[in-house]
Amino acid sequence: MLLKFSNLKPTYISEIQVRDSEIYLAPEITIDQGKIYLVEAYSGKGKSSLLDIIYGVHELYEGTLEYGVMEHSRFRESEISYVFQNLKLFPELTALENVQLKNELTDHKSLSEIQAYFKLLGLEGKLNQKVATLSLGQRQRVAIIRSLCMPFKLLLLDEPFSHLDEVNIEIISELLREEIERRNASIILTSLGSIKGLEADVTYRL
Ligand SMILES: Nc1ncnc2c1ncn2[C@@H]1O[C@H](COP(=O)(O)OP(=O)(O)OP(=O)(O)O)[C@@H](O)[C@H]1O
Repeated sequence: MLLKFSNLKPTYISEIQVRDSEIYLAPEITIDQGKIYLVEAYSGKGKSSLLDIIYGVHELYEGTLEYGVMEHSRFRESEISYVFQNLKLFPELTALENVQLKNELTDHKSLSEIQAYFKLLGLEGKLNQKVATLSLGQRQRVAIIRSLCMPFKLLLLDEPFSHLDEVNIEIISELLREEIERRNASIILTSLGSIKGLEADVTYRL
């Protein structure tokens, strides 16, 4: 078990708003290793809030969270990688520099491994281009590559495919599957609806 939560809900969302949720206020949800979890919900239902709570960036929630055998702050710092909905890339840096900033902290991937990710995701000509001049779908792919260039046991992806086509989604989905199998990790991914091209192990309506 990587993560378990019980009776979880952001304090600023009412019980009535989550009465049909399969996650919020559920007696127990367990996140196991080696699986892809898809969390579907309409806009404003609390997807980003859920990932933020799990990541530990805000305390405005009720219920309990248990992080496997590891204490929360250490787990978050060393074991959670997070692709935020707004990506949090540095626009004035190149795509490669954005990835390397994170990668250099952990010395996780070699330059040739990073180049291979760019090639696989159709970005081989974009390594040295400033992020400010990339399309949104290209930025999403850079942020996904960056998230893979650090060690993790849990990868949080907040609407990561909102500007990607089915072919790219299939390629990334296969890559994510390989990554979690190799790392014995898990993924929690949010979306406004079902995603063509992605194979999730478990799907929840938020
Ligand atoms: N810190 C906060 N304080 C008060 N209300 C908040 C806070 N953060 C989010 N909310 C509210 O909680 C609700 C859920 O927000 P959240 O960003 O989690 O939704 P979401 O499902 O990710 O939405 P979207 O799909 O549009 O990105 C919204 O009504 C939002 O205004």
